[in-house]
Amino acid sequence: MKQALGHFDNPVPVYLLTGFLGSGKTTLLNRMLRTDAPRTAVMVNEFGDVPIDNDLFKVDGTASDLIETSTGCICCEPGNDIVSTLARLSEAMDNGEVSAVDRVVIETTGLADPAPIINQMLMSSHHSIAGRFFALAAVITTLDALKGEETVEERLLAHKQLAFADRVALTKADMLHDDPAGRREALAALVARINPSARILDIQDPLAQPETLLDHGIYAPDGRSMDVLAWLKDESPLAKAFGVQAPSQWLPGNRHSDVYTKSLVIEGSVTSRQVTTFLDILMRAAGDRLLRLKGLISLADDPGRPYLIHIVQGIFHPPQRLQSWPSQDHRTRLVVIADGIDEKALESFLLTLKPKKVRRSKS
Ligand SMILES: Nc1nc2c(ncn2[C@@H]2O[C@H](COP(=O)(O)OP(=O)(O)OP(=O)(O)O)[C@@H](O)[C@H]2O)c(=O)[nH]1
Repeated sequence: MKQALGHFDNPVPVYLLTGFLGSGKTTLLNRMLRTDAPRTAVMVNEFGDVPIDNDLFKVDGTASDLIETSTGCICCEPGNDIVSTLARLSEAMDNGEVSAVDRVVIETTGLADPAPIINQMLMSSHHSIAGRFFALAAVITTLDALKGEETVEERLLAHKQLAFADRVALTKADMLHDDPAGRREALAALVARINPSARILDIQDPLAQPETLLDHGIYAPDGRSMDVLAWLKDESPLAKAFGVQAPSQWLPGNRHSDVYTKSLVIEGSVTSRQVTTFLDILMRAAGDRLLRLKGLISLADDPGRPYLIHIVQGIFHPPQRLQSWPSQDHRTRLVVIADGIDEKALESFLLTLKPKKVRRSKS
């Protein structure tokens, strides 16, 4: 039987979930995918060339589907295949490979500029599948209470992610120890200055339920700041055809070319002492130039229970010992996004994490 698709009059709402590196997008998305949530197609951009992100989604056991999109350069080509992925989703629903979904959530990478994605969705013609059956409903931006303020002030990219938002999901406010009330006020003032129409919801607040974040409307750029309108205009095909250059995503001192990704994959297990020393040296040497590190590590004491680590702009978040591997891939995997760290030095350092040799007793 054919699945009911969204329709021109009643399109499937598409939510864009954006926010800077490590600001809590995946954590929030997992909360949105509770078992009783509406059926959701989730589109994620894989982070670096080593798959970790997909393993961190708890799509299994919910009524949702995970659809991977690939984007090319993490910094430059964030929106390229969103529209064609929506077309593929629509086809898969149409021929019954995927059951009909109630909504689509697109999680961008933390380094994605939302402007081209939003522009593509808004510009999709009613003759295209994306334009006929799907509509951009809202942009939700995660704002990290620990690092958000300085990131938005220093990086145009983070500024844009905030400026385009309908809703700002304030994350990690539970980790504020120094003058939490003052920091919250400063964050509210930042949002009010850059995007006065956005609604801020603290994800710790019981009222910040997925339904409140994802209430259905249609995204409208009208009434937004002049900057937002200009950024969308810069993305128009005409502007591109005439070679209008989008402004650099990085404010002075943060040149785009200094940001890169490195990955490490290891067969075999390492000891927790090795990992502690490795991370200690890395964090001391790199500080907040270590924009992001995430890893699933096979520890020698119990290789069946991987160790999940997150570092965000130099802050080590409480690691987790998982009960089991999230997928069939049991290799240790690390992905690092660095800003201005010597690339060769980082590459050589990553290779110092080697599997522990298993001693064989002589027979
Ligand atoms: N205490 C606390 N930790 C949080 C919160 N939100 C996210 N985290 C932690 O922050 C780290 C990064 O969270 P992710 O959800 O992976 O962030 P992300 O934005 O998806 O990361 P990228 O995809 O790398 O950009 C993890 O260690 C999370 O557990 C929060 O509200 N409170």
